[in-house]
Amino acid sequence: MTPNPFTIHNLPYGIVSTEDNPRPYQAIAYKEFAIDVGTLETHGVFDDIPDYRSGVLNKPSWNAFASLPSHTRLAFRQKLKTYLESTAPNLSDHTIFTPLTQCTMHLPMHTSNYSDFYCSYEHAKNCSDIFGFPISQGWYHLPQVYNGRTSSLAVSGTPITRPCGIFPLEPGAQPTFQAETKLDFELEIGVWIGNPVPRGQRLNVANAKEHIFGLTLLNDWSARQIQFFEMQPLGPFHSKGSLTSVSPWIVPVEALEEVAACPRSYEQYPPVLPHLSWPGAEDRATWDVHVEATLIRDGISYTLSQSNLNELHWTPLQQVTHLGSAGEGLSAGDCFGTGTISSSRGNEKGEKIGLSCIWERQLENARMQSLPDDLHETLLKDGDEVVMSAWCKGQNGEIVFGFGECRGVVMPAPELKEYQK
Ligand SMILES: O=C(O)/C=C/C(=O)CC(=O)CC(=O)O
Ligand SMILES: [Ca+2]
Ligand SMILES: [Mg+2]
Repeated sequence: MTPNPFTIHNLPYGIVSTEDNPRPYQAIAYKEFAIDVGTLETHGVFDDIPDYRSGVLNKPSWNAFASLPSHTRLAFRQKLKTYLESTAPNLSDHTIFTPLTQCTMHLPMHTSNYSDFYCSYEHAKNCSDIFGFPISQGWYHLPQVYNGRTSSLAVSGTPITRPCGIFPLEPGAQPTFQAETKLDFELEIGVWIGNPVPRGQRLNVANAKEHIFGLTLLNDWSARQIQFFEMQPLGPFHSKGSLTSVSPWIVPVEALEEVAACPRSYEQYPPVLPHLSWPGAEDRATWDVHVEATLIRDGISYTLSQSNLNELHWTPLQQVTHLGSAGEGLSAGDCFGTGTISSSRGNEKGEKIGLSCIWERQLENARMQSLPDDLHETLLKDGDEVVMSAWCKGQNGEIVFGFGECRGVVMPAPELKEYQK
């Protein structure tokens, strides 16, 4: 049985509504329940928190709360833990605790800016090999990133309608406007900004953590035919713009302290510039988050990928530092994807289980026997569902908490005849 991801060690932030309470409100997941924290506030549970502002728990998003200083958010979390652990609250009090099965989930924050990184060495190397180019020089000096479409963000469960765009069916053929024939997923983590950075100021990697509110799963649905026809030289646009799915519960950055970890198994080379260099030992420079993607096709589950956030070449803390380093500022609710979390790991048969999109599996020795034979040719078919999950484990491999799920089903492209006339 899958363990419950929402243990006392997690307490993630979400926005829910129910049939009885259709106005979206702020909730925290605990065991099988969503806790209405706005109501808890009226019971005095969060009284006497330094630098707290009342009203931040009465909104349809977590932005105002996320903007509070990190010590205030930590004190809030401690008060909530004390309430749940010491006062043995009545979980059948439905004014506070609603079964998660009765909740409709919404995007947890209002987002002004969405960007997506390209920071897995394995992914960059495989994409470069497919196109026969070396990884660019810049990739080794900075975490490469493009600005995506904020409007693509959608909460887990939102179906993806197969995107349409302009591309040739075969190399050299006449490009036409048509439904994507190579739809892919990308397994990523979403990073959500809390405490803002004003325009003109910049971060150092050593204090970047204070500006992160928390993490979710993120699926950067990718239309590969559209992408590789449109991408040079300005970057991806429609290929990534139709949908970016995120899991509904933001795992607090404070919860991740338990799984602070060393990044990758090698040192970054050439040496990174001072503002991106983690001071001292790297043992708390990233987080140990096991990530996984599953394909459900015709009722059968296939493991697509297993990887870990700590295997990225550039860490989320280096990414957030780079994101604001030109002095453009960061706002509460801004979100970025870490980039596809591909890794070089093998499964017990030596197959590349760490590849976190299907596109990379066209390379020699990159297929897995356990996946459908034609997957690397067809990529995702209509009706396929991609389910992502993430888990944080303790020293003995026991699960401490999880991220929940990020799901999406592929729906057929719309009828295009009228548009193509
Ligand atoms: O340059 C390529 O061949 C591929 C780039 C991407 O797919 C962009 C992207 O989303 C990067 C990532 O997720 O790591
Ligand atoms: Ca991506
Ligand atoms: Mg309320």
